[in-house]
Formats: sequence, structure tokens, C-alpha cells
Amino acid sequence: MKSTTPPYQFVSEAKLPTRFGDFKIHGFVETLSGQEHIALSYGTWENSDIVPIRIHSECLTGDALFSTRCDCGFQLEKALQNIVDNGCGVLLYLRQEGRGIGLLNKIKAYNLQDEGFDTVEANQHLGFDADLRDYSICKLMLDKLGVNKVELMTNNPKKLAALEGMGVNVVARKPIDHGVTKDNKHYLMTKTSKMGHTFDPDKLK
Ligand SMILES: Nc1nc2c(ncn2[C@@H]2O[C@H](COP(=O)(O)OP(=O)(O)OP(=O)(O)O)[C@@H](O)[C@H]2O)c(=O)[nH]1
Repeated sequence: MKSTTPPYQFVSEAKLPTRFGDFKIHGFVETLSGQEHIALSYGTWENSDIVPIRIHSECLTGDALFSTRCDCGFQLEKALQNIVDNGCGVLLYLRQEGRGIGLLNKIKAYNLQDEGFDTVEANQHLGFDADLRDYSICKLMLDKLGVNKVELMTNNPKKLAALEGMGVNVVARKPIDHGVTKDNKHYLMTKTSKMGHTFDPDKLK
């Protein structure tokens, strides 16, 4: 009999105290590619509760190196703070750097943006679609954590559609239009005009 390998697997979990509060970290892997992803959880909930969650795509430059040319690091901090303030919640941290093109390609895209391309044109000039991300692992992560109903922190309607397409009950969207800097304003305006992001226009003036 042929055995079917699941596309994603849970691997392990542990305590993760942070500057924001005491989280747990849960590790997952894409079976075929070996790509690793993590979830952070805070507090407890019942199956029927609405749990605030953020799906955050890896951004080494913004999340770990304090870059101000995107809003990623600011959003990551805001999401963790929101979760702690709420008393419970989940952050899915997906290792899909550079909207899926990888770190070094993102640096190439930044190089093109330094020359005047916008974030979408730069990807396309390198031969990539504007956004290559796949959210299908989120379902396993949320199932493993016992999350059925969510309030999603995002400005990106594609994340909402992806979750709903997998059968996750998205009860509400919480905007996370946070972290506008002089260095990322043009980037955020491009995401709004070309990638369908919703962003409070007053914050981009
Ligand atoms: N290719 C490319 N990727 C970028 C650029 N700037 C940031 N990124 C990546 O874009 C992704 C942003 O992820 P998120 O903040 O989770 O997603 P988002 O689409 O902005 O949606 P929300 O923040 O949820 O509203 C990360 O993977 C970053 O590394 C860029 O100029 N080019």
C-alpha cells in the first residue's frame, strides 16, 4: 500500500519568553522542501473563541535589522504587543522572505528600487511575480493550536482570502497600518495602488 506523506508537519514546541511577554514557540516543516516555519502563541482559549492572529512573512531586514525601508519590523512589534494586550493570540511567522523571492533576490529588488523601480516593477524586472507567497501551511498551524475563529491583523486582503479559502472562520480584520517612515512611504503607496493593500490614506500623506 502506498503511504502519503503529509505536505507539512508539526515538529516541536517550547516556551519562548520575549520582551513583550511569555510566548510559546511551535515549529513546523514543509515536508518536501524542508522549509521551516514557526508559530508563537500567547495565553489560552477555547475552540469557540475568536483568537487574534497575525500572519507575518519573514523580513530579515525589517524584523531583525531595524530597516525602515519597509513596515515589517514595526508591524511585528505591534502584533506581538496587541496579542499580549488582548491576553491571548497567535503569530504565524512564515519563512517566505521577500514575498517569496528570498533574501538575496530581495536585495537585488532593493537595488533596482534604489534606481527608481517600484517594489512591483523590481520583482517583475527580476522575472518574478509581484507576490509568490503561499499560505497553505497556516491551516495546519491553526488546527494544531486549536484556533478556529480568528480576528486577522493585516492590511492585505490576499491573506484574508487565503485563510477563508482554507476554511478558517475569519470573523474580523484588524488593520495594522503602523510604522510609516519617510523611507517606506513610497513602498506603502505602491502596495496600496498596485497590490490591493488597504492603508489609512491619512497616514500616507
Ligand atoms: N520582493 C520584495 N519583498 C519585500 C520588499 N519589502 C518588503 N518585502 C517583503 O514583503 C513581505 C511583507 O510581509 P507582511 O508584512 O507579512 O505582508 P504584507 O503583504 O505587507 O501584509 P500585511 O503586513 O499583513 O498587511 C516580507 O516577506 C518582506 O521581506 C520589497 O521591496 N520587495
